[in-house]
Amino acid sequence: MSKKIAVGGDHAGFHLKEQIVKMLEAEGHEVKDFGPYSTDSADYPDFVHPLCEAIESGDYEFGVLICGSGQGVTITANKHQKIRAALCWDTDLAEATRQHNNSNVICLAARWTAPALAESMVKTFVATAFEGGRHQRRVDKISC
Ligand SMILES: O=C(CO)[C@H](O)[C@H](O)[C@H](O)COP(=O)(O)O
Repeated sequence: MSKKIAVGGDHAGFHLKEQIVKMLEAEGHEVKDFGPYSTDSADYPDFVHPLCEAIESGDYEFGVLICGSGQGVTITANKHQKIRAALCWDTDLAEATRQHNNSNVICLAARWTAPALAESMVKTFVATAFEGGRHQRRVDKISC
């Protein structure tokens, strides 16, 4: 099923982001690229905050954030009350964070992740449903 997906990051994630955008579009999803649009040095918060605000407002269901280590984008995204961003390095983790945490943003480390694995993680993330039940109770307790 087609989803509305926001993609962004920083210069270190640029090439992988380009690949992920193409893959998601080929899969039939509606994708917005929040940038950056080149490998020129950039500051990830400048792209992460607008992307997260667009998800919080309901314009996009999921986000994909990519920087060098994935750490900066994850830390920044999780400052937003309605964002549950998960740094993933394995397809099973991408599945589990959807099932258990109802994560709405997947974060990737471009400098430590093979492109094929990144594609597999993102495909799994957007295709996996939240399980609810006991996990909903825990997700409800995250906000402080
Ligand atoms: O935010 C990060 C680290 O937490 C990302 O990995 C950045 O992409 C990285 O810090 C960028 O580093 P650079 O030396 O400026 O390319």
